[in-house]
Amino acid sequence: MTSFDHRKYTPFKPVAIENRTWPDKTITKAPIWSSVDLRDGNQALVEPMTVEQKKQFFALLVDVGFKEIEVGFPAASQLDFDFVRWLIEEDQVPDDVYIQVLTQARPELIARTYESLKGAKKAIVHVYNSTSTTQREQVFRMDMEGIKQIAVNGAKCVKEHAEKHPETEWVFQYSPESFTGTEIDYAIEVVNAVADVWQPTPDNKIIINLPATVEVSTPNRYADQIEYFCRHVKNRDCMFISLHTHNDRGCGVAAAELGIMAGADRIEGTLLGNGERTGNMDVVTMAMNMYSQGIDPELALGDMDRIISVVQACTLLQVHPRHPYAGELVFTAFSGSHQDAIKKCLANQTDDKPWDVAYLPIDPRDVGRSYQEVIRVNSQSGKGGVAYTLEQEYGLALPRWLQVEFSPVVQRFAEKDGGVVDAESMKNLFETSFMTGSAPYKLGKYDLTKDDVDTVNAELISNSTKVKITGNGNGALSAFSEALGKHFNMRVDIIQYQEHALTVGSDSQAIAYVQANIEGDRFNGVAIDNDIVSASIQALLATVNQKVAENQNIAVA
Ligand SMILES: CC(=O)SCCNC(=O)CCNC(=O)[C@H](O)C(C)(C)COP(=O)(O)OP(=O)(O)OC[C@H]1O[C@@H](n2cnc3c(N)ncnc32)[C@H](O)[C@@H]1OP(=O)(O)O
Ligand SMILES: CC(C)C(=O)C(=O)O
Repeated sequence: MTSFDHRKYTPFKPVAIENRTWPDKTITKAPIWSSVDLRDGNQALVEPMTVEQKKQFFALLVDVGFKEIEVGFPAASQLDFDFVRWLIEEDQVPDDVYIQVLTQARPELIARTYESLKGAKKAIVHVYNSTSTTQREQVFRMDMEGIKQIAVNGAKCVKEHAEKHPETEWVFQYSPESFTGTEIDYAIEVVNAVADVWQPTPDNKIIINLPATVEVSTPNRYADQIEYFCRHVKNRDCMFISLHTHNDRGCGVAAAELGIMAGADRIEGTLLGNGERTGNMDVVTMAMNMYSQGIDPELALGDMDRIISVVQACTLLQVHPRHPYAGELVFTAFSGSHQDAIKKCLANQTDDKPWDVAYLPIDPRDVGRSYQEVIRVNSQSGKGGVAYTLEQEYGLALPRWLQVEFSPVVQRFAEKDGGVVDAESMKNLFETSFMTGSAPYKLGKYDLTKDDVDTVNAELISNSTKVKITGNGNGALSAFSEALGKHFNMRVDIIQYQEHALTVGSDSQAIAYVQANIEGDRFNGVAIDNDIVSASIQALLATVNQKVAENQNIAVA
């Protein structure tokens, strides 16, 4: 029997707030970022990171530009303790970076935490205890006063230890853990009591971190909690208000964004969102969201492939192919109308213009991706994608009329093959379909006489047999078309013609595209040659070869 029954759940009780201001705000600058990859991210892993992995991850976080990095829970494990010692003893922490460590509000754990931090230049000591109704009643079995005392005693203990080590620049951080499940006025009361112990000033602020330890509401309700908190907490100007959201409802980033609009200064999260359960707030997504709005996120996320590679190597978790900004497929269009729009917009986009490309919120090159991977062709694709690929990879700028002819050929192939048609397969298809100028007949020697009319005399070679053909016309192509028509006794009318120099592969070759109506049927021929006239007449011969092969029921090549 299924127990799927919504009646067992209680809706979230929103904070009563009037005249909220956050809905009219916009984010205009980067918050203070704190990475919790090495702590919250790490504690959620099947296999927690080794010291080596932590070292590699820390180097990445520094390079990305985090100035506050929670490096572990040193009182909880020897590995975390040793890692903190290594950072300090081996002088691995840049002068402008604060290492941050987490501890429960328990004296013995706080003492051990300070032991790990001996000799640190700058450190944030982050102490927490849960204040939520559920945890008070069921985990701690304490009343509100008892829980507040845990926080106050923890704060005192943190302060006393710090005073014994004035050589370190200390910053204190307190989290009323499970803030979103805590009565808001009580959360404020606890934070006020902690702040009374720490006595912050506007020049010596503390960090108050308001975690959505579990995401329990829509992000607007979280923003209401943050705005209410900022309005009612004492000495707001003496604190950095920090947010630490999780993604249980899939809105971790949205909650953090609205929370910033509601007055917060600082954001804790992880690169690509690893963390407890459904993960921590994803810093890459939030920072790139800002970037795409023209705001400097103050994090260097341009080498996305390095970020992905380090995160995957250290967490042993794969990045989803559709992960915002980072996934393998997020800049790739398969569907025909998307490809068509992207191709047209990219053709208009120049470096001096604001980015304005349909379906691509940012320029893939900004995160180290190339345009080559933007368009990938499968059975959902149209002519735009096919044309884009051939042009990017081989310099073939197919005229529109040929794109229309070639696209169904690729589509039939994709349907049969069932997957992505790579550039090489596409080129092979293109060659077998249109570059048919060598069989059954191949162009031998030819000469062209220019007079009132142009005259062509040419040899056609088939199975080492040579035939001579001759024709007149207004230009080489029309003379050759008459010659072919007379020889094969068929009417050959040129409908379309285009040529261009090849820019990929060779700087001296030209390509000609011809469409001809032969006895009422349309054929397309393409040829490449060093000489444009030769390319043109071979392209025309390619169309005739297709007709001849059709008549003889043989394959062209
Ligand atoms: C939301 C978060 O992510 S918070 C961070 C969570 N991360 C971790 O817990 C990872 C590292 N933690 C650990 O390895 C262990 O919890 C340790 C080593 C720190 C402590 O282990 P233990 O001493 O066995 O205690 P444990 O964590 O199970 O906590 C249980 C006791 O601590 C109390 N406690 C829990 N959290 C806190 C806290 N923040 N402040 C004060 N006391 C606390 C509990 O009420 C409980 O008390 P009881 O023994 O009287 O019932
Ligand atoms: C310790 C706190 C900040 C935490 O990790 C959480 O609430 O998720």
